[in-house]
Amino acid sequence: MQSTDLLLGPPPLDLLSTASLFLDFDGTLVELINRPDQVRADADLRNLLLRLSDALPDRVAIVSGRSIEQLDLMLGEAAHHLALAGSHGAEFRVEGEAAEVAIPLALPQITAAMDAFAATRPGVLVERKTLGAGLHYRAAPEHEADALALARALAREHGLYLQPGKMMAEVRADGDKGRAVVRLVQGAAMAGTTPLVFGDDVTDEAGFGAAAHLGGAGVLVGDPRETQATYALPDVAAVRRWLAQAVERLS
Ligand SMILES: O=P(O)(O)OC[C@H]1O[C@H](O[C@H]2O[C@H](CO)[C@@H](O)[C@H](O)[C@H]2O)[C@H](O)[C@@H](O)[C@@H]1O
Repeated sequence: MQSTDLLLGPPPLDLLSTASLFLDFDGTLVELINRPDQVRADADLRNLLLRLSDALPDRVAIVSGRSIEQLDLMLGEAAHHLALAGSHGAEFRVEGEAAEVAIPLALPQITAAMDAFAATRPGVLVERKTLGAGLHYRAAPEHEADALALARALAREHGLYLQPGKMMAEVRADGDKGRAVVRLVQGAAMAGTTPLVFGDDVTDEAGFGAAAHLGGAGVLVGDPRETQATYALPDVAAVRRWLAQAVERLS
């Protein structure tokens, strides 16, 4: 791991020419907001992703904690031009082919327990996902400790994963962004490329580590922290600027 006081710089623009690109979604391509259900990719972002997929055919992937169903809703048509690894690397859709997934049997019970918790705590939201459920407290941070305790207890009771996130905690099926990067980069379309992984959250660290192991690099988005990334960009706007400049060089 790099140390937090080692300030990382932006990736060189020419890295994109030999790269396969792995992009996290929330906090990397779109700003974080209080309501996860209201996030949508704006027209600029959709166009940028289409330009990237034209310049790097089958070499651009979204690797997200969101489910593929959510990514389809938020990205619209652009989602069908990209490889997708959803649910923190537990779900895949590549070249239009979706891999089968095993939905946790306890998901209805978990969601019901979270609903009951949120019902008495204004501002707390429950997010329904294909392979898990999330408790969000961005609008009611005073409930953080109780939300984390409930998510931890539910994960333990049902043999699932506790996934802490930014102002949320999720109970979910097994999945790992590092394994997702390895799996995608082994596909024919990405053969011979080096992975370049952009992300802001703790689950992106596995992707950064996998990228470095494969001769590529991670790009941490946001404030400095302990990280396996090699490069950093300060925010969503800087990521979009970097991608636009890098793809411009390819054309
Ligand atoms: O891997 P990602 O694509 O970054 O997804 C991680 C989680 O992102 C979402 O939560 C975050 O964004 C929300 C909307 O801006 C925000 O309200 C929340 O506080 C953030 O943690 C998403 O809702 C989760 O399902 C993803 O796992």
